[in-house]
Amino acid sequence: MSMAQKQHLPLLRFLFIEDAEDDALLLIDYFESQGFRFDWQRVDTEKGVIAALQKPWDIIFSDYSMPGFSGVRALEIVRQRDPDIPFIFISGAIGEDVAVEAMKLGAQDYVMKGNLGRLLPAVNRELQETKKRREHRQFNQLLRKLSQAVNQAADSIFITDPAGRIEYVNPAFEKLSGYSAEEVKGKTPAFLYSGLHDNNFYLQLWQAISNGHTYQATFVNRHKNGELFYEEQIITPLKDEQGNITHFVSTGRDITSRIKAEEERTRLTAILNATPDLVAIFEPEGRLRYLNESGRRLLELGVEKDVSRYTIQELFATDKNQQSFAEVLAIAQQQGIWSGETLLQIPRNKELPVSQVVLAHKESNDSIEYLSTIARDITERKRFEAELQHQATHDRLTSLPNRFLLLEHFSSALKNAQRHNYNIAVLFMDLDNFKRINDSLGHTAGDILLEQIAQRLQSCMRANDTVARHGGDEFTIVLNELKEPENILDVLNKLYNAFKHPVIIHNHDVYVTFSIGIALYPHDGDRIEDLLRHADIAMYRAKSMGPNQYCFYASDMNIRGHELLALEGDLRRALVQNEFVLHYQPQIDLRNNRVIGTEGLIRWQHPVRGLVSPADFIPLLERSGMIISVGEWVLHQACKAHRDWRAAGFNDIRVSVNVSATQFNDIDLLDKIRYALREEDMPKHALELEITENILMRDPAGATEVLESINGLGVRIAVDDFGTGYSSLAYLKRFPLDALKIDQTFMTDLTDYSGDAAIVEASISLAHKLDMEVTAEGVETNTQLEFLRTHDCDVVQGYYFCRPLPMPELTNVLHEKTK
Ligand SMILES: Nc1nc2c(ncn2[C@@H]2O[C@@H]3COP(=O)(O)O[C@H]4[C@@H](O)[C@H](n5cnc6c(=O)[nH]c(N)nc65)O[C@@H]4COP(=O)(O)O[C@H]3[C@H]2O)c(=O)[nH]1
Repeated sequence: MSMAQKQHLPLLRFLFIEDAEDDALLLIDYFESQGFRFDWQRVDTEKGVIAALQKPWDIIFSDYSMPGFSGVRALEIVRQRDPDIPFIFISGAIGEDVAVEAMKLGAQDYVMKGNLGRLLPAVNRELQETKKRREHRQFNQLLRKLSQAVNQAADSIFITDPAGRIEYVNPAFEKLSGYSAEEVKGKTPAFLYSGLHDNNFYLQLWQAISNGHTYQATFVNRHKNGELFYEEQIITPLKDEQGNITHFVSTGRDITSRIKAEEERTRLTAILNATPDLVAIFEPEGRLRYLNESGRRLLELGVEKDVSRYTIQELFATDKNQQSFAEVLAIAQQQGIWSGETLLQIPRNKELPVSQVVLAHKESNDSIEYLSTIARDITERKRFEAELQHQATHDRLTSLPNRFLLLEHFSSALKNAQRHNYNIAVLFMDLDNFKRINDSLGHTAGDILLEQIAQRLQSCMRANDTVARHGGDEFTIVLNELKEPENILDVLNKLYNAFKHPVIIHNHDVYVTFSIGIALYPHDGDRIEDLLRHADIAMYRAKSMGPNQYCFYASDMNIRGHELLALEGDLRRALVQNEFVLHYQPQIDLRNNRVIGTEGLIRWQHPVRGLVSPADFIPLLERSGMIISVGEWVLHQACKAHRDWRAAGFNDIRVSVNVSATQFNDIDLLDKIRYALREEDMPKHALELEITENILMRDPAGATEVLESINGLGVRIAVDDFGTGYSSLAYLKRFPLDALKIDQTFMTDLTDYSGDAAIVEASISLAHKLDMEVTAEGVETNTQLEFLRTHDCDVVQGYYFCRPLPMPELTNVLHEKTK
């Protein structure tokens, strides 16, 4: 072999395990002479071998026996690390048996030191064989790993020959299908068919795989026990080097539980959607996560997709009288469950009564994972309950409250009356002519009549009064919150007015009259039983007086009641029939003893009773609202009188009129004053309006506004009855007032040392400081006059000078006093 040729040979690595260095060199010479290129190392101890094996070797030559070490031990060490590296013993004569034993232990060859001619072919052979051995071993290892993997795989695997006959199935297949390897070997997988795939499905499969393509599908197969299972299967054809199909491998993943879970979910969703109840799931903090179809329908959400913008707190509320929904949630979160009745809040301000269960689903660490709720629409039930409740508490024919509800209303009215010192009136009413109507027109007509009466009665009452049917033709009315017992008269008036017109039944005009008995709380008792009994007694008394009469249980009320009612009726006619007259009382200026003004005071010239005092009818006018038109009449009358006086030469005189609370609150008051001033050509500054202190104090802010407008007109304002109310002069400062009229009650005891005197004195001085003129009312004696004069009172008015007089007589007085 030339040098150049040698250069191309691979560089080999030889390890010599040899105690005799000469022997080793001999071998090296030999290999070099044979043209090998190689690195080498010699070792002769166990340690040396172990260290040398850190490096890779192409071939190892070992002596068989060495002092202190043995070739067999060396072989053992080598094989532990590398089973394929060629190991050749080179030794002296060791005998056949030892040689065989050495081969058994894994040596590749045995060559006698004296016969090296055998060494070369052995080395060449081993260098070639080693590679193959290594590849073979690695292949076997791989195969072992693969078959292990297939055996242990979770996926079910089977392998068939090209005709589809099973050659191998793994344990996962056995488990999934229920068939053992022995049972299925040699068979086609047709035993797995579930019958749920049509022929076309298998045809497509065969076409794909027999053309060498991989086929993937979800198979529904049948277990040996008959049950179905689902597999996501991939079937792959295996080909040899020539491209011929040698096998098919099927790998399948069991997805039965996933499919079942999906089916379960679909089934559950279908059930949830089929239920008429709202079913919803919320995040722990309340955001909506799931809502079933019925929930969407009840909440009128239409096709709105994103429901997560709603929260349980927005969708549900509780009745005002119950615990709040926040409390409901807190209970559910604490105890895991809450159930009761709530209101479903439908967007757009509607609500629906529902019976609801709220569940809080907790995680193992006790925190809330989610909230769920089921709510059932109970509108119908509620309506039914309300209907039942109504039937139990109302009269079937007229729908008025029955006795039971009346008692209930009375007991709450009683509590209210006790708290606010109100009166309650119980009216027992019996139709005077019902029997006759029933007999002549029939029962149906009687029923219609009762219904109509019920409606009319209710239309007369305030919302918090109760009209009940007591049975037959008897009605009971409970009037609440009566400040004065006399206020019943207003109601009686309304009742009489309501039945002034006939009820028309079957084209007949039926005039309805009642006999009414009235009992009062607290005057006649404080138990409804007593009041009803007393009202009943009073009703019989009323009946004995003839039809259409009322009677109080308390006799004193009867006298006053009748009188007032009669007066009120007369009052309505008084204005039309010109029965009112205005008298005038002069007011004297103490600085010059001249008449500075007159106060207009109304009188009623009753055709029968004679002159009626305003104290008796002004409250009635107030209550009926008639004071507005009467007040207007007074204003015009006073201005007219002033025109006459001016014409008679009394130019510097003023005229004042009283303005009542109702007038003061009349929004048209200002217009009416303007109109009177214009119509009667009245100088503004000569008109004075007297307003009582109490009116001002009732609503000071509102009063200031009205007074400022009057003041703006240039009309004077005087505070009347000063001292009877609760105001202080300092307080009155805020109103634009021109004059103060000290009430006549302070005049009676007006000596220098009385308390009244001190009040009057202080009032005069303070009023002057506030730039107000002071008038003393009700001056009857000279002593009073002198006191007032001494204390600088500006103006006086009273019987001492003159009583209120009709216009002509007053004019005479003016003439006299100004002479
Ligand atoms: N004891 C005594 N009384 C005297 C004396 N001098 C005058 N009087 C009476 O004292 C009342 C003074 O009127 P008032 O305080 O405004 O009190 C008036 C006023 O509040 C109201 N009133 C009278 N006329 C009208 C009116 O036209 N409209 C309004 N809204 N109320 C009026 O009726 C109340 C009573 O009026 P009258 O009965 O006319 O009673 C008048 C008058 O006759 C006296 O020296 N001694």
